[in-house]
Amino acid sequence: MRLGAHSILNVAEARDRARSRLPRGLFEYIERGTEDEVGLIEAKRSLDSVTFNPRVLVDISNRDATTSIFGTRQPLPLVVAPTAIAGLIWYDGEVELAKAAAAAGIPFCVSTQSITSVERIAEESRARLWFQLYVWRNRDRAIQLVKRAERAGAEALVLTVDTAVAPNREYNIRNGFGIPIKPSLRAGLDCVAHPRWFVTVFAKYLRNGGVPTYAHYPDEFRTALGRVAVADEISLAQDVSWEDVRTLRSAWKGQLILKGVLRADDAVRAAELGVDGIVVSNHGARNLDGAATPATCLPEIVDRVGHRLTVLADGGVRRGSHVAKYIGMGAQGVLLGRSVLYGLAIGGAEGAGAVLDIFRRELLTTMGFLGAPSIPDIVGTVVPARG
Ligand SMILES: Cc1cc2nc3c(=O)[nH]c(=O)nc-3n(C[C@H](O)[C@H](O)[C@H](O)COP(=O)(O)O)c2cc1C
Ligand SMILES: CCCCCCC(=O)C(=O)O
Repeated sequence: MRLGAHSILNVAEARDRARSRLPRGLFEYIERGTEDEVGLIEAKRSLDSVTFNPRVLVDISNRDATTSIFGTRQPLPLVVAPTAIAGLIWYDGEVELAKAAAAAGIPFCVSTQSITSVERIAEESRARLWFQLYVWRNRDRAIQLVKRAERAGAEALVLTVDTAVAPNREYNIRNGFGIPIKPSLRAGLDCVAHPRWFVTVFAKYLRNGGVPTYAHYPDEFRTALGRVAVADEISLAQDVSWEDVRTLRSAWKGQLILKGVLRADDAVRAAELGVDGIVVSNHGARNLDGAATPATCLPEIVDRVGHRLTVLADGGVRRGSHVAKYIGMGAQGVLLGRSVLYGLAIGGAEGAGAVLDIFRRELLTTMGFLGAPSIPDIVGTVVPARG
């Protein structure tokens, strides 16, 4: 696919173009890990150490990456992961991501920290939506948010369980970008130094009523300038527990998914409480530096709960072959975080769509080499990491 003057061959090229286009602080917010960033190195190493053991002499002339996730057929085993403040990467970024997901026939997961509301994304994209929840200290308000997502038509509620405390992202302190968003001189200069982004994203928001902030926070916490004033009630709760999972299970009729599970015993407990699925994830190595990687934890988890739960995975996926590795280790679907954000940064829905198309092509190529004409055939062709 052509975007501007250059074609994008792979996700790495999309990343390089995103880096030159975005303010440095915003790019680092997307790209980096925490503390010593051991987790980022480990994410790559562990996925690279998973290998393939292909079948030969299989007719692969009709390869099909269609799969079912929670009983719904979709053309690819992919989901666009929840990512905070994607609307700062491209004008109306969350709507653009949802449109790209809709065009590819895969779900888009809206983040609690989105700057566009789940209602508007639903209205403007017609995508299949999932909603990611960070539980606020005030549980009544958290449930009100869940009800909003339900009314907007979200199919699945994704409770993120791996962010009990604020991650130590030191680079965000230095570069002035972070969560919650706080204006600073350094961030301002960084923005102005990237005129293409400044004109097409920031100035466009200013012309159209101001830079939006978190869309899901209740109106009474907004200042006169529309910013969200950080208040205790809507801070992320540090006491989220299995009791919250029980409450959400009764409040939410759709699919309930826990995102950020790395232990088989937690996965078993989730299944016992009636949860429908889990995402085996270490949050893209953005939270606990040194956390185990999804590629090393997935096989045991699938072994223990694969017959009771839909097991999804994410982290470090930059190639179609990475998707095949997670699928081969038993995941039923794979979430894409940074990869689609690179596409978004360089071309909105078209750029994110180009990245999804790269995944489709690379996955079909990998399936061809594996002797796997369909998604279930991938299982059994992958040799898991040794730890
Ligand atoms: C910029 C950015 C923002 C994110 N925001 C959220 C979020 O709001 N909620 C959440 O559960 N995960 C969030 N994540 C984590 C992703 O959902 C996903 O787990 C992770 O990005 C997967 O790793 P990958 O980026 O290597 O694909 C975010 C990730 C990125 C890169
Ligand atoms: C207090 C931590 C908030 C993080 C919210 C966004 C997110 O999940 C991310 O990875 O960034």
